Amino acid sequence: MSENKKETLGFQTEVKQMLHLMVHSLYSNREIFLRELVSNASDAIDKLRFAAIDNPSLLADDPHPSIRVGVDEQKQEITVSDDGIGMTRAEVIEHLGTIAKSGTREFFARLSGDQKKDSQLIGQFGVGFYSSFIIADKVTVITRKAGDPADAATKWESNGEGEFTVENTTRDHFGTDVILSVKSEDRDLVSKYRLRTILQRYSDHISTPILMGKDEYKDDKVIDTGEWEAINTGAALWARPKNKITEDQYKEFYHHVSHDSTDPLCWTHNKVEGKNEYIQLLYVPSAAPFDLWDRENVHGVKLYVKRVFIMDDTNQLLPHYLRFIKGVIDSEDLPLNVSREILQQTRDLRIIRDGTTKRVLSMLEDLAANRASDYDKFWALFGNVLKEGLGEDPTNKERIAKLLRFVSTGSEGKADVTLEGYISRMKTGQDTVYYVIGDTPEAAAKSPLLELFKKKDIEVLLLSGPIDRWMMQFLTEFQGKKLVNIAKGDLDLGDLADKEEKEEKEKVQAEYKPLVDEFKAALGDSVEDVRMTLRLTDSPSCIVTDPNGLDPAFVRMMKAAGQDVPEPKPILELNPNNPLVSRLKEQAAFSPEWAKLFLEQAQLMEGEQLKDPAGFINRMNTMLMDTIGKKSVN
Ligand SMILES: Nc1ncnc2c1ncn2[C@@H]1O[C@H](COP(=O)(O)OP(=O)(O)OP(=O)(O)O)[C@@H](O)[C@H]1O
Repeated sequence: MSENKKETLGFQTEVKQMLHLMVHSLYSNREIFLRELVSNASDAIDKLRFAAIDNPSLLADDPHPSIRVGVDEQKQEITVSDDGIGMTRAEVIEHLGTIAKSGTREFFARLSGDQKKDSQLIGQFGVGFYSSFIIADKVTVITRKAGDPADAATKWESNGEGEFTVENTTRDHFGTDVILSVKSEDRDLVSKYRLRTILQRYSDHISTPILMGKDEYKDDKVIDTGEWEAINTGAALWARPKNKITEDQYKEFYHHVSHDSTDPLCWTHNKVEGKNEYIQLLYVPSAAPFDLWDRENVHGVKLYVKRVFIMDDTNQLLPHYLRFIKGVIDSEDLPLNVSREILQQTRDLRIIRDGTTKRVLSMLEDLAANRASDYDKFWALFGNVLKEGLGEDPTNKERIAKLLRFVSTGSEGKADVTLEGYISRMKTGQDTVYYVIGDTPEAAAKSPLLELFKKKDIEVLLLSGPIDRWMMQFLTEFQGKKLVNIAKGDLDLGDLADKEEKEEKEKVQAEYKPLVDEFKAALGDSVEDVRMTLRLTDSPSCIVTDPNGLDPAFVRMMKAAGQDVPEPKPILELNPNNPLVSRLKEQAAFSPEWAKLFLEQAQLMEGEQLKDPAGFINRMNTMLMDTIGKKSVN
């Protein structure tokens, strides 16, 4: 098809659904269309400024690009124009006919039917432009890509009902006009006064001037002077002095950079001076973004150099474990005219990255120290991401460890225990932080390994899941205290074990040696060792692992992921105070089947899958039969 012809094309199915949603569920939020269009216009100007670094002629015609919001009361139209990068015909079709972002599926999966919640999803999923159809029954876009000739502009038009048209047109300057033909029921919005109020509320932080037609009052009449006047400050918000920025402006700016319409949990705004000068304005969101676990494409911290937008790639500006942070970094020293690839390797960028990491950690420390309930919210949303830092960022490990929150045997299920708090509560003679890891929080809380600790009233941290397992490989010490997994190795309570206990342990080992030998012979290769333990008070047996070996749950995880890892053998420990165990010793009624049952029980308690579940059931049933008596059954 010739590029000049008018084409009628259908919207992608998701766009149709989106448009339907916009119009029907977001009506109560109809003012958002203006914020979205101005935000797109501002992004387009940022992109033009960036392109002009390599090709200054792009800004030669108009060195001070602006955004203009016009109102035509007669035609009932609102127009948002910008002198930005513009779009080619192909780009118009791609950007305004489909939803290119991978988040679309999640968007639809997350729709709740609750208007307020659903409207918050809009900006987050990059569907801003389509919000025009909330108030417009026809939208026309006239756009010319920077660098293209005047007659290579494109006109896009749609009534938002399934199809759109594209055709060739002309436009004097580079940039884009979005013209909304406003629905009859929304005509109250076709008013300079209304639009000005909305823009002042939502868009004052935009660093490009937003212009509107200037009115004058003459003889009690409003006269359009035909001139434009700026209605926003027009200076980048982050470059303004802190005391000139209101809380609401900080929040609005957050909505702009993050595309999240909920308010941030906290923020930090600083000018770093010295050899490297830069400004940081960084926010912690109060809602988790849908792509929190996508480690590759992380957006939300934008890099500017002397107010010129360079890139939106959080991975370059912060370590992965802080990928939830949103905001802006604006450097005075980074070179403007180098490619992004070279920029990523400069030492100055690494210095900024290190400084920004430290600043974020300070912000979190401050939140934890002064706003505990907000820190709890933060922890629930991003705690598992922050834990990655223990492995990823050895320099800041101690600071990250202080920010961790745990559930413990003393915290009644609440994740509010800090390592410092634990250490301050340690018993006299205790020099170790004890923890247990279960596959689930319930398994951890019910682990038989906790029995002795409960009896002695020693606090144990309760960890669970693969992230905790991974994290604890790196967190072996904190403030000079060792962190010990109570499922690893022979339990040595050090000074916490009294003399009698030590003697008792030796006595038990000797007394039970024949039984232990029988267990060893019965279990053969399936265990590393069998021994007696005093760590249990109720359960007959438990399994622990070699302190130097791989964690069994970790091995299970690796296997599930298709890795061939040798399975570590468990160490079976028996409790002499359990009547089953003590009777076995006394009655010499030992059978190898008993040994297998003890091992299987302990494995089940750990949440492990049995290798031979049918064998386990047979053993149980045979023993039940023996108890009931075969004769009576027959
Ligand atoms: N005024 C404009 N100038 C140039 N390109 C634009 C303009 N408005 C929209 N676009 C293009 O259309 C795309 C889609 O815009 P839309 O508002 O739907 O989502 P988005 O802005 O990409 O999403 P997000 O707001 O999450 O970044 C933009 O990414 C941009 O490429």
